[in-house]
Amino acid sequence: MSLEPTPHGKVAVFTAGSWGTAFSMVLADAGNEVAMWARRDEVARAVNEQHENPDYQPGVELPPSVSATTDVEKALHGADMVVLATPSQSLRAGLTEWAPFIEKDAVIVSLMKGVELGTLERMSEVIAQVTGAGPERIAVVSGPNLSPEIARREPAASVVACAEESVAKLIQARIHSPAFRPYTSTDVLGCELGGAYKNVVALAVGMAVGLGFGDNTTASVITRGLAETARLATQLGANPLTLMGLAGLGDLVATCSSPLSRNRTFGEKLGRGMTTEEIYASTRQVAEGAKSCSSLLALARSRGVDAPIAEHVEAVVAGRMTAQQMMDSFIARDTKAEAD
Ligand SMILES: NC(=O)c1ccc[n+]([C@@H]2O[C@H](COP(=O)([O-])OP(=O)(O)OC[C@H]3O[C@@H](n4cnc5c(N)ncnc54)[C@H](O)[C@@H]3O)[C@@H](O)[C@H]2O)c1
Ligand SMILES: O=P(O)(O)OC[C@H](O)CO
Repeated sequence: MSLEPTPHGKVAVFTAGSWGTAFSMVLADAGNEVAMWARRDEVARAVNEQHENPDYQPGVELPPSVSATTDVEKALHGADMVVLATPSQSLRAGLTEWAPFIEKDAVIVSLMKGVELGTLERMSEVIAQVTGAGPERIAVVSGPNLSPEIARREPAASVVACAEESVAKLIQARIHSPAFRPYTSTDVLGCELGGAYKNVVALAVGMAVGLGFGDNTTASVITRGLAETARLATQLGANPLTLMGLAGLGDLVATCSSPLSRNRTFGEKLGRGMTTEEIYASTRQVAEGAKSCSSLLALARSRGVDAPIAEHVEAVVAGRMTAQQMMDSFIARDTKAEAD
């Protein structure tokens, strides 16, 4: 099976979380038949019987072409596109169970924005290892796409990146809906790094907000965050222009500015003095940066790249530093040229 050029094929979405559910709506609006895989039976039942996912997108009516199942084989049967939206640290274990049922030649699309702890691998790398798929079958969709806004069908753009441009174009055609405008790219690494790093920067911005600081502070952190992201990503081989685009600057601005962002909210709670453990206990949704700050910092260190924001955010999340100490330390660092 290879990817159909027309949006009439079946897409399997793993799993039925906030983004998986909102992206299923995009896929359905673009003309696809969508089967979401849910871990819990009550979620699948609510999707099929009430056309709603009350746990992750409450109050949102799902299109009739979106269904859900807890049966992996059923979700994947006949799907020429498989979309993955789990917490990044859970992908390897989940995909290992799902991979045997993925149709031969199906394209695998990552929506995830994290880097695996320990291996320091990006999600596309984990997908390649677990499924054996080549780069022409692995793509990434990343951009300023806060799921509650997408679920309300507010206009938004994004990037679909695949090493094989013709495949990126096929996916673009399959996900272009009346409210969702995808651009293509072949820079998978740049899109993934932009998506993962903005979460770490959003944690720092959230901390500044939680401490009561205003727009000068947040703009300063956002801008230096972009410089830090670009420094690491280009060192790893990304196109610097990718970081100036939707999957870089675009997502950074959306995530750092929006109270809807789980990462910014997590940072805000740290800034107000909550501990990481207290914050984890207060929400069931994933804030990828709280884990990826460690893997991105390790990645930067392994390449000799200066990453002060990741370094400080990691220390606050680990409880070795307060948010106020982080801000003080940012200002006190050795002065240097902006371009360095
Ligand atoms: N929500 C957004 O606005 C948004 C937008 C773009 C990208 N993303 C990215 O998408 C990914 C998923 O985020 P989300 O917002 O959907 O998270 P979420 O917390 O809302 O949902 C996570 C989903 O994964 C499932 N899950 C949790 N642990 C699992 C495990 N061990 N094995 C299998 N499934 C598991 C949950 O049941 C749930 O369905 C993240 O990498 C996130 O950065 C999210
Ligand atoms: O809610 P967040 O912080 O995970 O951000 C969601 C998306 O990645 C925004 O593009």
